[in-house]
Amino acid sequence: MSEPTPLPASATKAAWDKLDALAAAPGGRLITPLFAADPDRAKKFSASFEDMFLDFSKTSISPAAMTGLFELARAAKVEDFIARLFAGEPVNMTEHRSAMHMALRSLPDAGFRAVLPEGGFEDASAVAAHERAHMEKFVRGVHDGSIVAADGKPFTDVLNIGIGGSDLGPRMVSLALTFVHGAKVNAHFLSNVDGHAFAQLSRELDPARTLVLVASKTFTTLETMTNGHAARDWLAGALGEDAVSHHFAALSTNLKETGKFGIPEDRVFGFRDWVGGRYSVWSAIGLSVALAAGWDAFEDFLAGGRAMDGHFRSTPLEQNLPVLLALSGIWNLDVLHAATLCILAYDARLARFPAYLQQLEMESNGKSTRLAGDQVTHQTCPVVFGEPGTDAQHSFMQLVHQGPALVPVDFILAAEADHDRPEAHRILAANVFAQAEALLAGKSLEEVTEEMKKAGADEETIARVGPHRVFTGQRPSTTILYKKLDAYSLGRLIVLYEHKVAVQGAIWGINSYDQWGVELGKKLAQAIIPSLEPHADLGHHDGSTTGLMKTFLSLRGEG
Ligand SMILES: O=P(O)(O)OC[C@H]1O[C@](O)(CO)[C@@H](O)[C@@H]1O
Repeated sequence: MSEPTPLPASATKAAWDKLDALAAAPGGRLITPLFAADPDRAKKFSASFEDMFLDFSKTSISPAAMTGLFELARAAKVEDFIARLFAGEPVNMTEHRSAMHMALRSLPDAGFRAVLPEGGFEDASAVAAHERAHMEKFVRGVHDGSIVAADGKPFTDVLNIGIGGSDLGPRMVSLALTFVHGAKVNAHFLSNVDGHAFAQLSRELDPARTLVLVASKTFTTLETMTNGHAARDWLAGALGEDAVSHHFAALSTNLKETGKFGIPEDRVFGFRDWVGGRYSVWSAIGLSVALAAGWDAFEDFLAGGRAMDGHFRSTPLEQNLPVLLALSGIWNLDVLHAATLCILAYDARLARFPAYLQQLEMESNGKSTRLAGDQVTHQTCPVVFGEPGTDAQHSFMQLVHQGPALVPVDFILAAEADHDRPEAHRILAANVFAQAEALLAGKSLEEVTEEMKKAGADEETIARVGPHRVFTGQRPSTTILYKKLDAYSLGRLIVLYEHKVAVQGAIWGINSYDQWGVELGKKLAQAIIPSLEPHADLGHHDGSTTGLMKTFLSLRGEG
């Protein structure tokens, strides 16, 4: 199959130049004058899909800049990219793979197709539906007591062992959905190779009641294999070797390795290489979610993702939520040079959402080489960080309000809570609106002076302290609101960001679906491991690394 020639950087140059000129013009970075100039700005710079509402009016994107951003998207051929993505073209060009995670949440007869390694296509929707049926049978079996532990009694706990995409998605979604839908079994997650993590879990869990899922697309990841074997020893040590086949299942694309680990084939839940790790929560990797929150919740989660896929695929750029989120991000990052993105979900159930987005955004778009082989002309991904609101307000929001760096924020809030204290939810919501308003409007020295005078401060105090109390404002934020958090709306929210990342990658001309940047460190770690045995040959490294290894060994009394 012929792959289209990647666009040269020159294709978007005029559009970028226009945006730069708009931002450099007097007032081009200010937000409040845009509201003063147009009472309908909030309406014009917002969009919705079902009950999900995206407000990006609190950015310095003027009407001319918005036009310029759509010109940029069209110059980068975003619409063609969307069509190629959904057609299963090998948009992951460095690995010659489709990025067909949409098939995982499609209806069985949707007909999404994906490139096969040996050439041609397979019906990805049908493949996904087949594996889903396997998962459903297992999940329902665990819940109805037909699939039980080695002692014939039900499982009460599931331990997912995986890292990166094989951990972050299931962990984040399970936390959110077990709150909303209740926990059918208790989900636990082990990702870090740090032995303390396993030590703690093995203290908390009863092996006799625990189902262990070894989740790894490749089934070769060092951390997961190390932890998988530790869990196997722990369980076999407590219950005997025969218990292993009852208590283990694998979530993987690598049948050969799962077999070697001793997991019977009917306990292997598969997916294909057209599912990237960070896009895999919709696949067998989501088994812990389905076990914890229930099969029906998992189906609703897929339905939410599917709905956002449909919106993204068929809505003009001007009303397309992922596109609008992508373009406002591009304005902040590439035109205003705001190098970070702060994710503030005002929802304790979404505590792991920033960590999830860190992988989604930074592993997808933290790249410097364009598909055309040249180097990017712009920054390609913000540094993503975040915490739940209101906790964040009492830690890093000081910097966001008054630091010299511009830190764009995404606020996320459900209108309805899932608890019976409406007053607490109103307080939470008030904080979202107040934070965004404070970032926008700020407080001038005149206002501070007036306020301090009213409070009885003398001239000297006002002169000394006043400037410290000034907020410049003009700090951008976007706000995402929806009726309530449930499996469906969480599915939609995740896919909003998935496709935002896709659009940004297309504009930057990079491949959002590979992750070569994680390989070098993995290889070096493998090479260093034998050198950290007592009195081993340290090998050849730079002076600092050799010195650190020596000190490590000597502190352990082994060097
Ligand atoms: O599922 P696997 O193959 O164990 O990989 C885990 C994670 O490791 C990475 O390859 C990066 O280290 C991620 O892309 C992936 O999500």
